[in-house]
Amino acid sequence: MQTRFLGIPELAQPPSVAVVIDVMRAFTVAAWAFARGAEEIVLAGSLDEALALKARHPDWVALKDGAPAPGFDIVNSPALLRTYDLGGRTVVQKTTAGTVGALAVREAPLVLCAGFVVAEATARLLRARGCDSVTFVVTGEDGRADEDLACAQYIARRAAGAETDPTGFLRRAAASRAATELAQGLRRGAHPDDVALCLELDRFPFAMVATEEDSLMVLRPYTALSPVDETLD
Ligand SMILES: O=C(O)[C@H](CS(=O)(=O)O)OP(=O)(O)O
Ligand SMILES: [Mg+2]
Repeated sequence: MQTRFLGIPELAQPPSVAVVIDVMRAFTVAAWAFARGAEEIVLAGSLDEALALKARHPDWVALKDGAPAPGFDIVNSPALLRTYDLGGRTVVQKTTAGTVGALAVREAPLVLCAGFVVAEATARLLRARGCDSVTFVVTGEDGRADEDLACAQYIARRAAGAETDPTGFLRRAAASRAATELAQGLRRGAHPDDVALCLELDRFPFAMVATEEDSLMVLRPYTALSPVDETLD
């Protein structure tokens, strides 16, 4: 399997397979949203777009990173989401890095969004699809965020079928700038448990697949038995 690890500014042509990584915190939050019952997550291109979608669909749940803001229901914190009932709801999510990275590869035929919490399910899907070329989008810090790069490198090894000790990869993520700033309380819309939740390897059994639907980028959980199977074949 050929792998590339690119920051968002380095993306040129749409890759055939893109795995967009945001460990802290967008795609850890997305996975928790599905675990709390969300049906789908619409990835918004801007705060204004998120608010416009929410205005058109008042039953949707609007989520942004950073501080809470008028019009938004929740923030980008896995720990704060843990107790939120999202049963059957559509979430519209806008963050600084993760959602931007997914939208940057929206033309790719296969787009997965991932963090450590869905690492093995993501690798399993890449193996099942027999992907020979995969582009990992390292969303944080223009490709230099070590929590995202470590997660991408770990998933790449597992996707290639290599037995891999996750310890060193998780240690790098725990020492990253994002983890440090979250732990020091320097980031808004955060909870003290966020870092630990972002480092829970394989917490969830599903991968997350983003597809374009009616000009929106929509993220859904994927397991081997998901209905989305048919659209991926
Ligand atoms: O929410 C996050 O962790 C970050 C931005 S910040 O922490 O609010 O500055 O956004 P993400 O797109 O999830 O990396
Ligand atoms: Mg991030």
